[in-house]
Amino acid sequence: MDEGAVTEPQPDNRAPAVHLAGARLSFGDRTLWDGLDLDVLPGEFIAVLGPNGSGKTSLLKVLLGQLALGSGTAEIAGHPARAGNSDVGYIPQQKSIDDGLPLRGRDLVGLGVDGHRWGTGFRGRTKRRAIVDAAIDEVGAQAFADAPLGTMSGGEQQRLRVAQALVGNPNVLLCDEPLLSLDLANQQRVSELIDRRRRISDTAVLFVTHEINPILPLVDRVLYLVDGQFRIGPPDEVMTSAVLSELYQTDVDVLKVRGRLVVVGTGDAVDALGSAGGHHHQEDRP
Ligand SMILES: Nc1ncnc2c1ncn2[C@@H]1O[C@H](COP(=O)(O)OP(=O)(O)OP(=O)(O)O)[C@@H](O)[C@H]1O
Repeated sequence: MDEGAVTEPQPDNRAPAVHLAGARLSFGDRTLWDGLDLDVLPGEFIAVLGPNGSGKTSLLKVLLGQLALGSGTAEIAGHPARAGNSDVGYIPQQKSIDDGLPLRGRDLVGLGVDGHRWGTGFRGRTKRRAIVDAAIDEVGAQAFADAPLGTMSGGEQQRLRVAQALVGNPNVLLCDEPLLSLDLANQQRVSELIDRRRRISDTAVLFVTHEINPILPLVDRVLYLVDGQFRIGPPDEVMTSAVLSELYQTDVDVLKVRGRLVVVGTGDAVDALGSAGGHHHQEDRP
């Protein structure tokens, strides 16, 4: 038997789902981040953390082709990031949907289907409807999918947004604080949906959040952005007192309490941290 073949770990030769090289984003003379190198593998789950204004949403917008880099490269599945890319699913930051809007849940999910792929004839429409139904089933939204979005609870709307983002079977899923304003049961439900999909379909996930604890068991690596500085690595390597103190340029303690990470700063640092490191419990938030 060839022992080498058994004991040697196999290198992962798959092309990255997301490739950022030497990436810089600036607004005027303010640089949000520079020299950002990040390859996200298919199926990898990346948590993007950092205080308000550190450029987390802007990073997603670069990958969505809505913002151009000042320098460097941003690619999705080997191609330059561009708007309208069906390789990318997006769960935007939750805004409550206007009560008067007549759009039904099913219509929102349908917006995520790439119409060109199925055509507009009867067979195309039937196929499209089956795909939308399957996506609605996956998030357990059958009971309310035909109601107008404006009449739904925040958790129900959010499940349909997840369905919309996943219905096109994207290679990359970009999530902007998808658990915000959800109760614990719905936080868990939405996290599980995203996790299941990336395991089944090898979807790469970039998950912007101020609260790492609800997703900590799912996270492969953290990208932590603070005031132009950043660190990338497994949670155990990034979420440490030494690394966060260096990033925030002040004393920060990271404690592990019953499996949760508690980040404690001093003075202004506490305000600057917000709940970035998870020192507020999600259930305490208004
Ligand atoms: N199009 C733009 N033009 C100029 N400045 C912008 C633009 N978009 C974002 N900014 C600025 O860039 C900074 C980063 O914004 P971004 O929304 O990426 O931060 P964030 O880390 O997602 O913050 P939050 O946690 O508050 O959502 C902010 O100071 C914002 O005002």
